[in-house]
Formats: sequence, structure tokens, C-alpha cells
Amino acid sequence: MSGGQDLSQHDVSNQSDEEFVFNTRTDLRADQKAEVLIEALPWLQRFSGALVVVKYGGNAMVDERLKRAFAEDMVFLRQVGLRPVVVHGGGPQINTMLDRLGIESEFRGGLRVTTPEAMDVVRMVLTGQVSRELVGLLNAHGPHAVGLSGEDGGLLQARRRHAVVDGQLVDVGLVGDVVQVNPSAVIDLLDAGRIPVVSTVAPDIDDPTHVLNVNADTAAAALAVALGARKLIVLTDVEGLYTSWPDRTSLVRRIRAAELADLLPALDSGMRPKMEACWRAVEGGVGRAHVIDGREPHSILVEVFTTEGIGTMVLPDDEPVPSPFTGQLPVVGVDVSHMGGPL
Ligand SMILES: Nc1ncnc2c1ncn2[C@@H]1O[C@H](COP(=O)(O)OP(=O)(O)O)[C@@H](O)[C@H]1O
Ligand SMILES: CC(=O)N[C@@H](CCC(=O)OP(=O)(O)O)C(=O)O
Repeated sequence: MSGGQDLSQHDVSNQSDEEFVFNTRTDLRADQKAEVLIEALPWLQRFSGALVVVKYGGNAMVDERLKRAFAEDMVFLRQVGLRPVVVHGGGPQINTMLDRLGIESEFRGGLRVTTPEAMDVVRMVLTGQVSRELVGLLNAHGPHAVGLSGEDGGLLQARRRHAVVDGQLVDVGLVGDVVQVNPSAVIDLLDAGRIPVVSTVAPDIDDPTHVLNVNADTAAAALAVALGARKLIVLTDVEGLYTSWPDRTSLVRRIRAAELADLLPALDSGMRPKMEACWRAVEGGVGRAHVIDGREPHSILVEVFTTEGIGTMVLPDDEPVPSPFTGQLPVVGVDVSHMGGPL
């Protein structure tokens, strides 16, 4: 713990009981409140100390109420003993700044065509604006968050990549895929009780004088694998993965990595990088990957601490679904059709 300060005690230990009154729910009976809390117990036990990588993006990044709820969720995870790491996007904020500066920008195959001029803006917005704001939101609860980019402490190294459009490789400029992760800077921060906040700009491994623009979903997956995370949670603006988008009855609650691999080629460009990131994470040893609705306040807490969870969960191919109450249960007939109900 840096300077001997116990960060877990920072924010609320001096507050009086009266100062908490504004958070009091009056629409639930005491027994209902107790039920919600006690449902969390097995999950608090299961995930004590677990490293969880959260990709922050979509509406949760632009709506003021959702932003605050996200910060509360991250601090909550840390406070109850998990080790959250945030990887943030910022596509809409980059678009706004490029527009303001009169710099044209287009996406090809889900990737931003990134000229050297656009790269300066991407780096400035992600590390100088989005990261700063997020760190500020988290630190409203105490000195928890520290921002760093893929350039810091050798965290990420990327290699230039092309986009694929209609089966053809297309040059998209200074865009990269993560090829190497040195997570020691993130681990140092976690060990000091901090919440690392990562921006996905990375040096070009073939020319370290250049930096590359890395899709944040992809970078979050690479980091989750390198950190040996228990979970990757990706926030987005829909309930989860739909097999027949936009047919709302086709929401997938749970899917095996191999089944997901079969679906990937048919997915639209928005969902594809997200689901590919989840697939890569689980194939790389991350216990579970989830795509959840960031429009729902506190969806992260619902995902981690309730039995039913929320959104779409990607599971490894060979593992039974665990239950906190009965130990290991075999998965019966996990398919890609609608799957509701508790485990
Ligand atoms: N099969 C699908 N399942 C769910 N959403 C899909 C699917 N196909 C396309 N989409 C669209 O992809 C969007 C998510 O991608 P995107 O907007 O790029 O993500 P974000 O901004 O959250 O990073 C959803 O809001 C939805 O409109
Ligand atoms: C190569 C590429 O497309 N990079 C993204 C990086 C930010 C990002 O991924 O943000 P979201 O998660 O909000 O989409 C971009 O320039 O928009």
C-alpha cells in the first residue's frame, strides 16, 4: 500500500450515518433489501481477490448518471476485494474532436482509418480527455484510480494491421493490434490498491517512434489474457449478443467459445470486434467474458453479484457451469437461442 495508506478505507470512514441517508431506498421492504444483499454472498466469496477487466464504452461513457453509476461500480468492486482494471474506448469523443478540427475520418471494416494527423487527435482525446475524466469520476470516491496508456511502462506493443472489407485487405493507416503485453505496471498499481485506467494507444513494435490506434475491445481482451483475468466484462448499448439482430427474441444468455467462433463471420461490424474480443479472451484462459448493457445503471454489479447475471456470457468449451450453491453442475444443451432464467 503506497505511503502506508489503506485506500480501502479512504472515502467514507469519516462520514456520519446522516450523510448516507441520501442513498436510502424506501421502495423496498427490509426483507427484500436483505434478500438482495444475501444473494451476493456466494459471489462475493467466489470473486474475492479476482482480477476483472472491464471495457468501458457506449452510452455509459456519455450519460452523466451512467458515468457516475459506472464509477460507483468500479469502486464497489475494489472495496469488496476484487481487482478491477478499466480499459476505455472513446470513439464518439474522437469523432467530435476530429469534426471540431475539420479532420475527416471514416471507418473501414470497423476500424478508423487513422492518418498521422488523426492519430495525434486519437492520442490526445483518449489519454488527455477520456482517461482524465474517468480518473476524476473514480477519484471522487477516494484516491483510487491512476490513468496510463499502452505507452506507459511498456504496457502494450502493437503491430500495424489491415482491415478486411468484402474479403479484401484494406490499408487503414496507423491502426494496430496488440502483439505484446507487459502488465507489470498494471500489477504494481493493483498491488498498491489502485484501479488502473488504460487508454489503448500503443507503440508500434516495428517502429517505436510511432504510436498506433488500437480498438479498445481488442486491447481489453489482450490485457485480460496477459493478466490472467477471471472475467472480461464489455459494456455496450444493447442487452447483449443477438443471433438474429435486430430480432429481440434472439438474445443469447450463454454461449460456448466454439459456438461463438461459428457465429463470428456473420456478425455486423459493431458487434463483431466485441464478440471476437470475448472469444479471444476465453480462448486465452480468461474464465468468462461478458457483453452487458451499459445503458442499465449498475449492470456490472448485477453481472458479478447476482445468480442470474445479465447480458451474454461466453464460456470455455470444456468447463461445466459452476453454481455457488451446489458446486459444479454440467451444462445441459447450451445453445445460441434465447436462454433466460437462473443457472
Ligand atoms: N448481433 C448483434 N447483437 C447485438 N448488437 C448488434 C448485433 N449486430 C449489430 N449490433 C449493433 O452493434 C452495436 C454495438 O457496437 P458499437 O456501437 O460499435 O459498440 P460500442 O459503442 O458499445 O463500443 C449495438 O448497439 C447494436 O446496434
Ligand atoms: C482502430 C480504432 O477504430 N480505434 C478506435 C479506438 C477507440 C475505441 O475503440 O473506442 P470505442 O470502444 O468507443 O469504439 C477509434 O479510433 O475509434
